[in-house]
Amino acid sequence: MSVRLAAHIRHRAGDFSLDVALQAGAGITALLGPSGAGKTMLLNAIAGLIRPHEGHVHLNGRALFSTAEKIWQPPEARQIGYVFQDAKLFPHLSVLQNLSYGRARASAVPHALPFDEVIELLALGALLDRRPHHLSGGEKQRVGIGRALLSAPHLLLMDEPLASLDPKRRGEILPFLDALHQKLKLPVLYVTHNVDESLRLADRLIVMDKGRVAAQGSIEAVLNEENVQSLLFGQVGDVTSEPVTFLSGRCLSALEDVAEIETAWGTFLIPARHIAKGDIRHLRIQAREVALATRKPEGLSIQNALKARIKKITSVGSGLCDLCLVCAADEKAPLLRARITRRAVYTLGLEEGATVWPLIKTAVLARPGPITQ
Ligand SMILES: Nc1ncnc2c1ncn2[C@@H]1O[C@H](COP(=O)(O)OP(=O)(O)OP(=O)(O)O)[C@@H](O)[C@H]1O
Repeated sequence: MSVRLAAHIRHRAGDFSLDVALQAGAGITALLGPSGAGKTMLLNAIAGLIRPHEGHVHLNGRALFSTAEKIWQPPEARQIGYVFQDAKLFPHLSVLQNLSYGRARASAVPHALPFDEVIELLALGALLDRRPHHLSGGEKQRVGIGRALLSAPHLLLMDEPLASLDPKRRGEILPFLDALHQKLKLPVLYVTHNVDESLRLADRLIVMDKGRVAAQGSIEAVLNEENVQSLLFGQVGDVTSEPVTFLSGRCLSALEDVAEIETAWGTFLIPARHIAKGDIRHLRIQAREVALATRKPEGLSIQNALKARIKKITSVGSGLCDLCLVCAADEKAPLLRARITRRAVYTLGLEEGATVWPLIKTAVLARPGPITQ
């Protein structure tokens, strides 16, 4: 990763303290974390909307803020685009005027995206004469994103841009974000509560908790960490929260409606359209969706059969057990989690160290949507 944004923010507000160091290159870095973790405060500090007590923000090598160097650039001098949860458009201005507002300030900047390109990218052409109160939530968000892009930013901050939208509208706007992802060579910090959204859009993840970074790195590395799963999905080892395995892989071949994805656990067949050879997919496998066989199965509709060794069996109550499985072909692959009944463990004579064949139905690997690189 070639670093574009390097920041260290130390800030206190009331009882809350933020102390976060991060780096980001071009592409989308998703910021995940429980409510109150400090995600918005971090974006506000990078944008210059709050003045941190200590730290620095360097963008493309330029200091925007540094307590050591006594530098403070105001928000309007930072060349940072900010997309808020609600688009915050000027209600008395048309879409065109709202878009032009961001552009006016940046018109002299050589790397500014051409107006027509932004209009096309976000399909805003038919909306230009309308006022914001005649736009749907998704359309408003597209205008908000367009306005941020037209300000010729070197960094795009997006604070839960889809959170105020219902699932249908969210589905409508995601392809636009996909297109942005492919087209722009900008670093984007993207705050979301939605893990599937980050699987679809992000290249890297930063998980925050109580004002600190709990984990950062690739999607597969971060989301398989137990402390991250506890933070995002609830306590691991408890019947009420179910472990998940995340596997990232590249598409080896795409037939009409199934694709082969090569992961550390081997090749998976997944149902997929709109996927091309070379695309990256992140598979999310819920523990209860994994069945186990003690012998290599034959004559099954399930096509994703793998070979594994049982590392650990934990009883989680309500007659259920969680099993941690090591990939037989690659010990460094993420652990695969399976949840089966205690009765099945007993009947099959499963114990730690034993070999099993996990079975995962192709149909459950349908989500989430495609991302392309
Ligand atoms: N001006 C302030 N004075 C005191 N506390 C503040 C102030 N601003 C934010 N906080 C506190 O700082 C913490 C972090 O807030 P922040 O909005 O950054 O969290 P978040 O991770 O974005 O949460 P959410 O996901 O709910 O939007 C919260 O506990 C919040 O109450």
